[in-house]
Amino acid sequence: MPAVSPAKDFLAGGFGGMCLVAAGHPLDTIKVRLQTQPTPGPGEKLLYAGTLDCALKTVRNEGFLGLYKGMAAPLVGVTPMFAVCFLGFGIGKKLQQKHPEEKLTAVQLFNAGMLSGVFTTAIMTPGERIKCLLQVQAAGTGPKLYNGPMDVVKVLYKEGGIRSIYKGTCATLLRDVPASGMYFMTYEWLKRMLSPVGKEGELSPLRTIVAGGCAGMFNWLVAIGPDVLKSRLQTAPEGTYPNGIRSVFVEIMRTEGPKALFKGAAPVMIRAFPANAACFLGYEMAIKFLNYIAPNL
Ligand SMILES: CC(=O)O[C@H](CC(=O)[O-])C[N+](C)(C)C
Repeated sequence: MPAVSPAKDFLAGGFGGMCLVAAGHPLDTIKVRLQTQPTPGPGEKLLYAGTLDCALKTVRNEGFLGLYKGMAAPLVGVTPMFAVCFLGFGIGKKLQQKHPEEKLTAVQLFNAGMLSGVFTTAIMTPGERIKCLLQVQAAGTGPKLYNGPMDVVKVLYKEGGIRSIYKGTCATLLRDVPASGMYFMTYEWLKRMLSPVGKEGELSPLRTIVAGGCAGMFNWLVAIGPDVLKSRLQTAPEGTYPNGIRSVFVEIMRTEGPKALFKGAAPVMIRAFPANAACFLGYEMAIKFLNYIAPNL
């Protein structure tokens, strides 16, 4: 196992995050719109019949760039978030190693990933709140309340201070702590499995794409249920859910049943592979570049 460098993990992780946003945002827009579309009244039809219908309606009504609405916030938020995410994973690995070259078990990699999930929540929660509110607003199912990411921050701050900006923190932890464990454990495990014999950790770009894409899909297998709860909570008007995520869960079970916890699963899974393949490919390329220009960093 190559020695961990926190500075390189931070920088390369940020670059990986930028690659992930560029590759995955259109499907993220579709996911949030499907997850938060209004429940139809008796005799009414759903606004979006599914992933393809949502994509076609968005392109027809808003143009191709409609799929990229709300991308400024994730780009500004995701870059530092992934920097912290890879840094947290690196620190989590370092904390469990007795010497820098020690190979970690799958459980230890999972633990390091969970620590990374805790680290990222401070950036992830407001980033997701802003992004989801803008994505839902762009769907045109309600009044126009915000003029962009900064305006969302201003309005939320006026409405309820930092507490409102950080609405959904528990839901984000519930989603990202186990999901990040799964994410990094899958990637590192596949990296070992796919490496040529005697050259552990040295992956070709194609194998990095496979390992990164699968890590993204396993991440979302764990994250999809809590993600629905989080999106509902973060986009609901103030006071809708007095007990936070618990109230959302009870309401969903009562009105829609457990199937609703998988809403938006198709676009999530379709996005997960390319977005995370791009992320890990960007990360590995950036690490190689940093090792070349600053071997002692
Ligand atoms: C929920 C989420 O952001 O997942 C990340 C991967 C993705 O598809 O965006 C991974 N991680 C939680 C580790 C940041």
